Amino acid sequence: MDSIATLRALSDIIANAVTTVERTYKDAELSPPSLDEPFDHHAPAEALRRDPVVVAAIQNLVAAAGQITAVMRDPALYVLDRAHGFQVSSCIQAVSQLNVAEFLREAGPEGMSVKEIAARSNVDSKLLGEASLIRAVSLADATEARILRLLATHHIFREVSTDVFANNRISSTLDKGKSVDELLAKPDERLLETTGLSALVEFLSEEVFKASGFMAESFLDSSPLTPHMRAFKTDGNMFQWFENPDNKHRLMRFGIAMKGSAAEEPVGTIFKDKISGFPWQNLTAGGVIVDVGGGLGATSLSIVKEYPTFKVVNQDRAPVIKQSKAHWQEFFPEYIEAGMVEFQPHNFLEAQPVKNAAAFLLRHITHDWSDANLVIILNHLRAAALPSTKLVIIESIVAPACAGRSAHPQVNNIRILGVPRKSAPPPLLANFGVAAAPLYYYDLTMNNVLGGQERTLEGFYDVLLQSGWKLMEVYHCPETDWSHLVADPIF
Ligand SMILES: C[S@@+](CC[C@H](N)C(=O)[O-])C[C@H]1O[C@@H](n2cnc3c(N)ncnc32)[C@H](O)[C@@H]1O
Repeated sequence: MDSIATLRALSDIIANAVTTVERTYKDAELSPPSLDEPFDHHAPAEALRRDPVVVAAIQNLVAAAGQITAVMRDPALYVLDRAHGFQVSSCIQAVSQLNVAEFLREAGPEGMSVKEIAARSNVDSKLLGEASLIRAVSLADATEARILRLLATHHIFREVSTDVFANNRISSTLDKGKSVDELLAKPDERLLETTGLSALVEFLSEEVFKASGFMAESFLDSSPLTPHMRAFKTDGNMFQWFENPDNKHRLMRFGIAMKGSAAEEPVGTIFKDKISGFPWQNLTAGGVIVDVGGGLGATSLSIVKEYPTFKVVNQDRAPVIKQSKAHWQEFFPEYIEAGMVEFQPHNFLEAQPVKNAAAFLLRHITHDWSDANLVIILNHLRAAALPSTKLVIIESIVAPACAGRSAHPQVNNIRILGVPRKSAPPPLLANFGVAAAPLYYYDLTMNNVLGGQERTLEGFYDVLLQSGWKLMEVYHCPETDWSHLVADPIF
């Protein structure tokens, strides 16, 4: 395709997507949510945005807008813009820690001056050390204005008038839902009982951001230290590092952040419908399902709620199981009393104690580990498996940016079920380009904090085969990038 034809095709994709959005909202007598208004999860206009027709139109729109920018922009400016992306991360970290979205929620659409936020938020000494208060306030609010202005320039916050900012639809998602007074009075508890999105944002823009600064260095030398080990000068992996008493706050933040990732895809969607995901109903009633590395047990909870005859064993590292058990004792004691859930401290790098599992479930576990370590984990599960045991992995599957069939000798024989994954129409990149970027970010996030990785279908097939499991089928779940990969033990 010549360059003007490419440009025209991309602009047509954008125009068609806008027409689809316009028509769908008009039919529903609604308008799409405004960027200038705070996000309202319960608004009918937001619900309509989750309609599959609108989702598909937005996916095309985002992919084409990203690609048209790449096509048209000065290439050096484009690459410098990308190289500067870390500034956006560090500003997001700062505004989350300073509770700016909450200040601005309380200020309403008129907004609040940065001078006022700085004066109320006690950031001065943190930003400026021993500087005097008067000087600190003036420098702090100057810094804060610059932070907010960079974000407003990226459509996160709105500069209402010079140095006065208000929340918009995007910045309001950083709102932890508590009053500013409460957040300032109990700073150590500010993330507790929140949706987890802020905790996730802070984890990404702090631990992951710092670790990522060491990615090239660790890739270029042959030492086995992960970027995270280099950044935080530690010998243990991130989970071991979290157990250091100095990292109590970080461990708590990570736990809440995992809840935030569940907000991206509620765990209950593993049962969203009984066709697009693994058919749990086909497992023998009364069977034991082991939630391997189950964390707080959110997935275990979904299972026992949906299938009360199954028994769930929630396994994780001892400190996590302690938290998980306390959490269930407080919020879901009825399941413990009914014997539907058991809490088992277990290191999955060692022999698996449950020998009669109907299924081993690994949700968001495999991407934490390199192939070498994952083979150890899966080998232990294989050694404990019965011929009827199913291995169910819930992860995203990385696709190449180009179109075409896999050259892997076995992968084309795997049964692909659930909601078919579309390839983008040309001239878009086959994987929808920047519209699909989060998965590729997570791939490197896993590498940088744990030495892990997201995997292609070929990658899953090979690592499973090396561990005594045969990948049989894949269910692509609706409304999410995640898939259920189902493997049988090889006997
Ligand atoms: C990304 S979280 C996923 C948690 C849960 N499966 C979910 O989907 O919400 C990874 C989990 O693996 C656990 N984990 C890490 N290393 C472990 C080990 N050696 N043995 C058992 N669990 C481990 C962590 O404590 C954490 O709960």
